[in-house]
Amino acid sequence: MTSQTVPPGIPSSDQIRRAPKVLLHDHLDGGLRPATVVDLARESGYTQLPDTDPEKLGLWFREAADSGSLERYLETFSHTVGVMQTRQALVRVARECAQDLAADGVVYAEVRYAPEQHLEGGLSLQEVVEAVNEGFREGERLALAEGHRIRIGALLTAMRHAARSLEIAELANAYRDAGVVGFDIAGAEAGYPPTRHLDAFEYLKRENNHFTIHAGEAFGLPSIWQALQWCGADRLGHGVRIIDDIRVREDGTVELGRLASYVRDKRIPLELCPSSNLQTGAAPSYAEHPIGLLRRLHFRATVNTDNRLMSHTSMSREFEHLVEAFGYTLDDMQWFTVNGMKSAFIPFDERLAMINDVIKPGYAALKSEWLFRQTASTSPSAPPEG
Ligand SMILES: O=c1[nH]cnc2c1ncn2[C@@H]1O[C@H](CO)[C@@H](O)[C@H]1O
Ligand SMILES: [Zn+2]
Repeated sequence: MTSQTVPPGIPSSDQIRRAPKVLLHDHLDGGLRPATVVDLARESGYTQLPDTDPEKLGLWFREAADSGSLERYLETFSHTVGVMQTRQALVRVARECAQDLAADGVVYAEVRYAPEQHLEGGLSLQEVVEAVNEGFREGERLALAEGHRIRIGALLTAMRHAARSLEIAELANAYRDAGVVGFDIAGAEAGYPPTRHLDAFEYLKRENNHFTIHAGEAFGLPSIWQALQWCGADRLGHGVRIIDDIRVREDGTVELGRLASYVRDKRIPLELCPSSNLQTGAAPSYAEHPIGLLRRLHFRATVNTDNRLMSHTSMSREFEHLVEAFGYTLDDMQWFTVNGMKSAFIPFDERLAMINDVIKPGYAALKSEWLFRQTASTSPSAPPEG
């Protein structure tokens, strides 16, 4: 009997890491290396850290964020924001962010942070943006020297409980051709509806600029509805609660409510962050995460990290969890990645070139690897009979 090699369905961890990935939802202040938090605290005299051993501190972030509530999860950011108050600290954190993402196979990322949270050391909003941009450019250059190509755009976030959103929107607009590609609002969702910031969103629309809104994470459909129909968001940060408007009947047929239909029909990108959702209680497990159904129903779903430090994750880890939970193949990974690139805030030509010249060739190379696999031994596996 002759044996035939079939292409492997499931990507290996190594292939997942090498696959080109696109990241649209990652917080700069949620992605520091634990050792960097310790260094920066020492340099700046910040004494509030719960531990000064990098390994223990990393674990502390993970466990403290694993609280089942968005509010408790967000409390952990006081320590990262606490050590990001100088120009040097911001440059370093942004540089390492670019290097870490690039080493993980991310080719395009939009990384967000709230400039208003980095003024305690006397920096101006403009100085904060320029420091972060400088760090991203340095990180891109260093990554290239290490053989990894990555491009990073910044998203400026306004905090939803504060009242500076118009000012931050203006800042995003002022730097739009200088490293900033869009705007966002973040922070606790319950009690702070996006409509509190209508003036900022209306301003950005008049400027033909782009924005995403954290909505449908801790709070359900009304928040998503407001973000889209009152505020005009281009994308939804999380948006995972759209599942509340989808009914799967016992016979397996699916019924979409008006809002879910709108989101799918208009191809509204969902910036899904599975690990983060497990920690804040927005989803019970990877296997039960709505991403499985949303992918099957062809929503414009994307995979994201949210906060790599608090969730002890990376793009590769997120995909590993999904591959394990749903049996995703390289084709599924490519689908999520192309969705991400289509939904990016950079110009159309650049998105298209990224898809056609970077992402698709990258996946094609990985998908063909099995063809060139060497067998372990050159001798026949069983002695010829007779
Ligand atoms: O998942 C999230 N939902 C809402 N807000 C968040 C999330 N992750 C981080 N932040 C908030 O965004 C700020 C700027 O980066 C962070 O300081 C944190 O307060
Ligand atoms: Zn987020």
